[in-house]
Amino acid sequence: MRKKIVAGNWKMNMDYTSGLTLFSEVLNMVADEAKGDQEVIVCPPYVYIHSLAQLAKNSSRVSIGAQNCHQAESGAFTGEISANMLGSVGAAYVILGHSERRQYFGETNQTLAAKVDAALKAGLKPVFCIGETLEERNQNIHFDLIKNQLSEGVFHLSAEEFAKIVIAYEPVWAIGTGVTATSDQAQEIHAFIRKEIAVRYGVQTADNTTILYGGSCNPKNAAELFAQPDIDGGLIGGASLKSRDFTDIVKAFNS
Ligand SMILES: O=C[C@H](O)COP(=O)(O)O
Repeated sequence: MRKKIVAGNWKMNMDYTSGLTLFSEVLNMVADEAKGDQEVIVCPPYVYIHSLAQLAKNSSRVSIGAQNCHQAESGAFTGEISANMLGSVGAAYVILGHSERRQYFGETNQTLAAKVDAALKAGLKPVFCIGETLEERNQNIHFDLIKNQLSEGVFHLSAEEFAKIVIAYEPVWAIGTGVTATSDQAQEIHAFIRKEIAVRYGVQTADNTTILYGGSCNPKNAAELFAQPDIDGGLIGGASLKSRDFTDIVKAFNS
């Protein structure tokens, strides 16, 4: 039985004080709302990870993730943060391959494969993001593109390693735009991703892989998206910055 996850990606938002307030509210609300095997992950900017992880120490439901890491273990990489460092301050997950990293920081599938390896070696679980632009969808090359992102980014992993990762499908055209993929569009791609995982690792691994949807997910559309058979939760941007909206999305599993 695969895990249901709602992950909040704060991106480069919130100052320290408002971040602590938001996170404390989320912790309290999630304690009341999350059910069964659901997990909630909050991914703040690096500099808040330690404090938030301390606050979440006794929560069985809420984990902390980072939004990126460097692929090297340590060394002369001024301004960078390694996966080991993230683990040492309490992160359990790390988002890798977000479209903003691919677009603004030139991250390629090859770099990302190295980051995935580094994260796993440090004991972090990668949330590996894939997804197409509108142009790629209009050209009808989105299935090939997604297949390629998977095969170059994560399909080099052993089955044992792959079992530790979470996939997030985020159509770039839906991120921060207010335009959500319809539940049918999202389900179609999620089913495709699961099929590709089955081809590479077998049906059982595919069935056990959590695949999240991201892109303008909000309290109004979450229940319909999460009701799809291959959508196991969400990677939430804008709506993760308001405690009520975020926990309403967590509740969407139960409605
Ligand atoms: O990581 C989160 C995604 O980029 C979705 O962002 P959004 O919910 O603001 O569209």
